[in-house]
Amino acid sequence: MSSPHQAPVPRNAQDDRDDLRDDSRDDSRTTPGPADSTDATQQAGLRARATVAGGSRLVVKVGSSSLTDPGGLLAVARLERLADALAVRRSSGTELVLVSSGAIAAGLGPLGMSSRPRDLAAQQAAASVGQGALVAAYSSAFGRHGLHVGLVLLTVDDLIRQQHYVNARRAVTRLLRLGVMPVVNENDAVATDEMRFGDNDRLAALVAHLVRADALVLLTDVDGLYDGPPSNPGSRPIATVRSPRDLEQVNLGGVGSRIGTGGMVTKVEAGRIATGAGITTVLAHSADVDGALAGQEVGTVFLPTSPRPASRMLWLAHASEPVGGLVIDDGAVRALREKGASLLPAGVVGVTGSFEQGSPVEIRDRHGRPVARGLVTFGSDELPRLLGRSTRWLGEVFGPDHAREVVHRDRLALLDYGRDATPS
Ligand SMILES: Nc1ncnc2c1ncn2[C@@H]1O[C@H](COP(=O)(O)OP(=O)(O)O)[C@@H](O)[C@H]1O
Ligand SMILES: N[C@@H](CCC(=O)OP(=O)(O)O)C(=O)O
Repeated sequence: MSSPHQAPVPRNAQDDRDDLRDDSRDDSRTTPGPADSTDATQQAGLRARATVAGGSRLVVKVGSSSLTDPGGLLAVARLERLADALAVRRSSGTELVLVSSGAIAAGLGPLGMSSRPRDLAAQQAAASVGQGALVAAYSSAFGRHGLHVGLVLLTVDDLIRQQHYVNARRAVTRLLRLGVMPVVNENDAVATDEMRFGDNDRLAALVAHLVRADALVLLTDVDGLYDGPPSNPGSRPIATVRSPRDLEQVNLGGVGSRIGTGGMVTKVEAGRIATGAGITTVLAHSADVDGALAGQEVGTVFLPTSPRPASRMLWLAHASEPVGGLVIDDGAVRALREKGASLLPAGVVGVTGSFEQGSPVEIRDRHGRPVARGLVTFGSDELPRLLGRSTRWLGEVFGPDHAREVVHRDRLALLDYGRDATPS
């Protein structure tokens, strides 16, 4: 176990555990980062880590960079070490869900691709080939411990449509009850540029919410969050993140590994989503999986920031990239915020961007302040002629199909609007 407030030096995914204790490391990195300065913070961090150690249901996410080598083949030894650690924890009675990236990366080698392709169809093909290799490797690695693997490939739709959401939760929880190790990934072979998570960090946070996990563990190729790019010798490790405010001075601009997606930005976002849903999150190097699961002071712990919200629309508030926007009047702001109403065409005064029916949009007031996000019922081509109209009028003129809300309340997540933003 590392000593309090002392996070190990960054290393890449090729390193083995002994490198962690390399005496030649830069001492400046052992200086605690900005959010670590008090005993109270450390104690809070330890308490949060205890929920990982004692949790009865955990979600563990591992990134592509930890599972594949630069040649685009699976790093089987590393994958087996991960499976060993999870199987040991599973044998103590903890239910584990593994969210594993690596499908696209693992497909590169077999398809003779030298780097991650940019075009969607090539990514889909790589994922299709790589996902098979990935699940075969997991089946064999967990099979050594007598565990079966159940593959669950999710699309964005599975986490936003109510029936799909309930279905996904039922599938994963039944696997857990049957003693199977669920391995979750995005269904990259059919994901589109518009509707995909892309990185698996936010997906993992939403899966943690889906299965009501006690904690989320994000495993990657760097040993925690730093206050600047880890390649910069002056960057200091951050052992504990108490709230998003602790991250205001943190430079997340560094790109991720060549093979992964999203870098630290999406991991921090995942931490924000999960902790906002009451779920402790630990970010650690994949080689530190044992320590992270045991609640040791490895990597960075993100403390829960609020009690768990029930909304399945959590993803909309945090994880979607709105493709367009709606401007609404003050009456509509009040209806959404105070009455939990759906957004009707009568309250919409403007449309921005170009989007299709079912797309995520940002809903703003007349002053440009974000009010909510939602999945829109009409495309941007159709909306302008509907604005300001009553649903009854729309039904009479355009037919019953148009007598609908622009965003149904079941497909809407309110944002933090702020006290000073109440419309007059
Ligand atoms: N402030 C920071 N602290 C830690 N890592 C950072 C930071 N900024 C950028 N990074 C980079 O994020 C990378 C991890 O992201 P990524 O490559 O997407 O991993 P994965 O494949 O595990 O999801 C690290 O290799 C690191 O270089
Ligand atoms: N679903 C994708 C994840 C893409 C990805 O690179 O994610 P990550 O390594 O977690 O940043 C895959 O399996 O390739």
